[in-house]
Amino acid sequence: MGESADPPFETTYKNLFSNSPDSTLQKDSRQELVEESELPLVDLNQLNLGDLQRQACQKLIARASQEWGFFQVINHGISRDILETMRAEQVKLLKKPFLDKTNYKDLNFSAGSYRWGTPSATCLEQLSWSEAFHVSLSDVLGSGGLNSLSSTMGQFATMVSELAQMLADILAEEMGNKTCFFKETCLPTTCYLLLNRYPPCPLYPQMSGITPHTDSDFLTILHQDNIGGLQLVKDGRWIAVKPNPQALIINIGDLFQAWSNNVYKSVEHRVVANPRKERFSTAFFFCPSYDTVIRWRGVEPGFYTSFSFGEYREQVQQDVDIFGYKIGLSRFLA
Ligand SMILES: O=C(O)CCC(=O)C(=O)O
Ligand SMILES: [Fe+2]
Repeated sequence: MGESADPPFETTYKNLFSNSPDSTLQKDSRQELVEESELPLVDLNQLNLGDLQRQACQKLIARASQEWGFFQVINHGISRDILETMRAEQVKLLKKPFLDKTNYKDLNFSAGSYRWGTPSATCLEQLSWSEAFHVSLSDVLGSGGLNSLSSTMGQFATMVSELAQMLADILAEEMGNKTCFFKETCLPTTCYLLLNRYPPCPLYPQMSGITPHTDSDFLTILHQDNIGGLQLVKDGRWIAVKPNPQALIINIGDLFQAWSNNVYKSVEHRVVANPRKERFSTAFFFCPSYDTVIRWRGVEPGFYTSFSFGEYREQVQQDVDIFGYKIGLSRFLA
């Protein structure tokens, strides 16, 4: 028993479970049938085939980022080998007994990199039935590959950050803004990697694996397994993302929405816990240094005041501590 990998959700949050009338979670919109849909699919090989194909591909990326805030890419240049090695290392880490994870010190991860559940939750709707290592890539890349986990994370993150850089440049160019901004502000060492595990949740069929949120970065690159459970809001309704084992999922974060003055959308998404199967996903957050100022530079009035990434992170954390949830970009409306 003590050797279980799963965090003690039910004992730790027993007050939430006993205070919650059975009906609370049932009323949630997830009770409505959530339709499964495929994300817009972008074949990045098109970028190498000549001007016309390249332009069409760039337009597809920009349109999906405006209309969905999400798309998936194939022929993305991240080898199957590195994706599989990263996944194997992540599974090995997250399958360790719970207590080993809370005391994990093999790497020079900062304190608090292992997180599970939702410490601030005051009701079941705010509880995320998942655990993760949240790793600053400056810790990983600075350590010079202490062991196979950290060297794999370093390789994975270096490749994925190149992809993120390329996509960010394309999105900027499609707004008529060819820029070095992302090259100068988003370095591999300012980005983050999140290694997620979603244990099965057999007793509460409506439980969130991750509660609805937007990402606090420029863009996120997600590698998920084939279990499914990721959902996003499209035209005011939740839709479920159909897993595609060849593809990586890209989503726009809050910083890109502000930087583009609402052209690209940071869309709410969540993960629904699976009653029987555990799920793994790896998320790469493309972030600038904390002192980077996010500001709309166009001629039209901006929707948001300018703010630094550091200020944004602090505001998000403060709101989570006080209200139990993130308020996000609307905190910085002009
Ligand atoms: O696991 C997933 O599919 C999504 C994870 C996510 O949204 C996040 O880590 O921000
Ligand atoms: Fe997310």
